[in-house]
Amino acid sequence: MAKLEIKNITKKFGDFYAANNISFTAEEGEFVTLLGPSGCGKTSLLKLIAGFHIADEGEILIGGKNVNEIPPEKRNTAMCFQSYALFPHLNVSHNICYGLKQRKIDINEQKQRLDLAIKQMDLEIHRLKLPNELSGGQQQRVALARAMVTRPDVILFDEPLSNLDAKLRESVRFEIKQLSKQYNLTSIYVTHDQAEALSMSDKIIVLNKGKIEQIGSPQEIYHHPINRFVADFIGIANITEAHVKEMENNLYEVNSIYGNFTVYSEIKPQSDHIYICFRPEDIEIVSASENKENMLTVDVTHTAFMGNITEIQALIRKDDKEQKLRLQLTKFPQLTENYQLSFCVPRDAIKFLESVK
Ligand SMILES: Nc1ncnc2c1ncn2[C@@H]1O[C@H](COP(=O)(O)OP(=O)(O)OP(=O)(O)O)[C@@H](O)[C@H]1O
Repeated sequence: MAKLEIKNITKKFGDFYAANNISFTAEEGEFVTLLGPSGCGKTSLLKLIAGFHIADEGEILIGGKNVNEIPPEKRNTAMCFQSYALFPHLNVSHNICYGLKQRKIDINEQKQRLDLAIKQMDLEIHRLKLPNELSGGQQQRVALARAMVTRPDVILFDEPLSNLDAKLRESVRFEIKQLSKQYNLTSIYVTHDQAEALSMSDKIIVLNKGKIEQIGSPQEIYHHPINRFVADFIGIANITEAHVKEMENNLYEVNSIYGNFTVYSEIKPQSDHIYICFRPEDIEIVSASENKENMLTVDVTHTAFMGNITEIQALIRKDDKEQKLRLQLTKFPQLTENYQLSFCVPRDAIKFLESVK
């Protein structure tokens, strides 16, 4: 039985759907991320799970039990916010213990859980400080400790890292993941940051305008996006229309403005006129004089050295049309005098997206 089950949840504000027939599950100990652009309904879903919003339709089950009618304080969920929401007049220890006192947990048990959380979150020297005497990162760790000590059935994270600087964000990201695995916490994590989603999640739910676009592991979402929205929102994708003809053994002949490709795909195209994409890093550089399968020659318009990679913007021209491409190389490219670059796209790097309507 899944720890958390969301069944056909719909929530409207006036005529606006913040959640439109949403269904997904989170297994015990699973780290599930709700990913999507601003306003797509991520926080609304968290609030529905926590009980701060009531769904218009659908069911929420925690541990197999329908919690639709159960008020927030009686649901065993804990929420960890972006703004920390620490009590300004309570020191670190009292902030962390707050939920335990409310739940009337035995005092010795409270002390044990507090000491463990203080140690894990590296807050020993800050135990007696007030929140305004802490940095943003330290406050975040207190907020995390406070949520985790209650050992909730489901822990809900609302963009908890968005106020931290890039370096700290990375280290707290690993801490959250490690702690949630250590305590087998069922976690629902909201972010619009794809790197966070890819690096932390067991499962990603991509949301757009209150609806689910795709559910899958980080690898599935990145390597097999099902449509243009997902391909474009997670990572960078070169997307174009194409006509597809099946040949044999999962091989397809694909004709697009990028060129004619031979594609290997175990996933069948939805029709013979679809969108296709490939990732900027999936190319193999070849010399212009070679004649290879799936080879393209493009005009380079911009290069940007990023340290570990070089990003390239290019144009491809065919039949009086031109289209932009984004490429990534681990070495700075050797360009020809007229700024051209030739490369191949491997057969299995080209992905089929939705039909062209
Ligand atoms: N209480 C409310 N009353 C009316 N509209 C609301 C309410 N709460 C949220 N909305 C609307 O529902 C939509 C989804 O909001 P939500 O906060 O869930 O988005 P989000 O994906 O978390 O966005 P962000 O990443 O910007 O926080 C938004 O358009 C928002 O304006």
